[in-house]
Amino acid sequence: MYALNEAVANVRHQIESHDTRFTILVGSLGLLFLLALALRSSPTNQKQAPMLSETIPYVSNTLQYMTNMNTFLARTKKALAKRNIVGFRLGGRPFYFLTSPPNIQTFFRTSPAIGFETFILVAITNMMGATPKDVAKFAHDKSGRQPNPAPGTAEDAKRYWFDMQTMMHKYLSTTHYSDALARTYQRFFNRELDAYYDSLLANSSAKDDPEWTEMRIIPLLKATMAKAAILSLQGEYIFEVVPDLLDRFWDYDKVLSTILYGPPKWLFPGVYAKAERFCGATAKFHQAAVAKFDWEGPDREKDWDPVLGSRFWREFSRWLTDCGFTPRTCGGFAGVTGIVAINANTVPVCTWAIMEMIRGQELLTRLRDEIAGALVEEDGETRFDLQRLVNLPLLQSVYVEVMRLRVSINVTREVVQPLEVDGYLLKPGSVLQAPTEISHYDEAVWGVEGHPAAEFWAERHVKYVDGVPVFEMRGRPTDFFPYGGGVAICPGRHFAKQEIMLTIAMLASKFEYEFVGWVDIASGRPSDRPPINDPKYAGAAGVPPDRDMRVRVKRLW
Ligand code: HEM
Repeated sequence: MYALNEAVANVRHQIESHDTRFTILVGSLGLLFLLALALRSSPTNQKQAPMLSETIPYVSNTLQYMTNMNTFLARTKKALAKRNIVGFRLGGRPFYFLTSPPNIQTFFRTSPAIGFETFILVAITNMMGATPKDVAKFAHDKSGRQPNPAPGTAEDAKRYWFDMQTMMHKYLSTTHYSDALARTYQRFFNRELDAYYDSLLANSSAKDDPEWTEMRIIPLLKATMAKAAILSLQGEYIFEVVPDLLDRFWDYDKVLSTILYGPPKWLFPGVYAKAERFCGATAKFHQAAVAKFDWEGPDREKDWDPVLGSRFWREFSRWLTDCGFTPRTCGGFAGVTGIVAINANTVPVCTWAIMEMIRGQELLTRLRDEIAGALVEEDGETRFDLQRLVNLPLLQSVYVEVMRLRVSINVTREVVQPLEVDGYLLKPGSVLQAPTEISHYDEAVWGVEGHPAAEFWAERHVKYVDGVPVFEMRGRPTDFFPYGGGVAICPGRHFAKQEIMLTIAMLASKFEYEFVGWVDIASGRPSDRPPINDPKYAGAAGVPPDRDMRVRVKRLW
């Protein structure tokens, strides 16, 4: 009884303190109990996978999963120390967390027993706010993502999943187009950095040394990196149509993990208002840009144009329009498949990389030395040779370390036919999740004496052959999957890697830094400790630091 009273008091506290994910759960509790009863009354003689313990059956794990993923992951980490699969029920539905190379291989395998469309539908519905009629178009397409439509589906029916996948693969994942995106990003990022630094200098009150100014790392990257990435993917015109786009996006980013659950609108008007402020604006952009672009003109096949940006965005926008989706649905795609996909992970990951580099001045010096070999002067411009840059051993090692430690995504699949995993037969309707945070922090895989897996160590993936540094990732691909895997693997992964390396390289070589101190983000006051992963982002995306860094900075070129 005490436990129940405590739980009720906790519920009240969470609601009063506006913990949104907690409140979603409260709205679902009635349904949950009904489902729990139904599950209890359906006996099974199947060998059950081990289940995560819980204080209040069918309730506690669900509560914790939805309100405190950080603690939930810490508990499952312990359970998975002795086994490679652990189950729990969420809203009555069986969920399984998987780890170990064989299980991860099964998870990413192309198999008729495993699907992933359900979860993309959830994102299209809740995060993008697509209209129900448009969501139904995707939901009714059962033809799959393979070139041949799945057996039993009409040959001539519109293939939404396959078309989308083909377009993403062709215009994002192939070398020509990811290189083109990276080249454009480099140009815009350099321009945005110059503009940011110039405006800091112009507003600086410290005139004793006119070349030095002070700044914080998080706002720097949220402004310059995000703007350069959007300009590269979607062009310049979007900022004409929506001048305060960045502000709308970062405001929406804060509620992403809440809106993903589709909480009741009447309980969460603020969350939906932020989503509408963002996706409503991107809908306006989509309509205006598709109308403005000259579809018969010379820009149609260019790698970049000012109105619709990259070739990917041009083709994708045309496809969305040709599918007859409403402007609001198209705006949801422009916001989420475009701006969220391109920024929500890369910006926090780079924020960590830059902080590690500045706080370890020796690392900064070594990176600068290495990166110097990839700097070229061309037509009076300083730029990086991409091919050379992405092969630098220390830079690659830093990239893998920040991705390993700062990407926390529960990659998700659904069992659609009975599936054997780790000796257990899982029923259709079960949800499988591979949390990166468990595999990426596995001490047995990543740990080295003096450098535990949980610690950033720039050299973890560098080995020396006859004194020459060579990049060699310590873990296997089944231990490291920040981009997911298999047929649904992130189509933006090649560009993301180039973008992250370019950002680190540009900031390492372009400025001189002096560390000033850590900053408490909420109050803006000095903090007495360095950052840790912000627990609010666990399991959902790139995890930003929970403290900012203040530095003095001087431009070198
Ligand atoms: C550090 C950066 C990034 C990380 C960690 C990341 C991670 C992921 C993950 C885990 C998935 C799901 C894969 C699966 O289910 O197996 C995904 C999907 C996706 N990503 Fe990324 N991503 C990143 C950057 C990007 C960028 C830069 C773009 C665009 C240029 C992008 C576009 C997408 C798209 C469009 C999908 C959905 C694909 C589909 O529906 O099949 N991502 N990403």
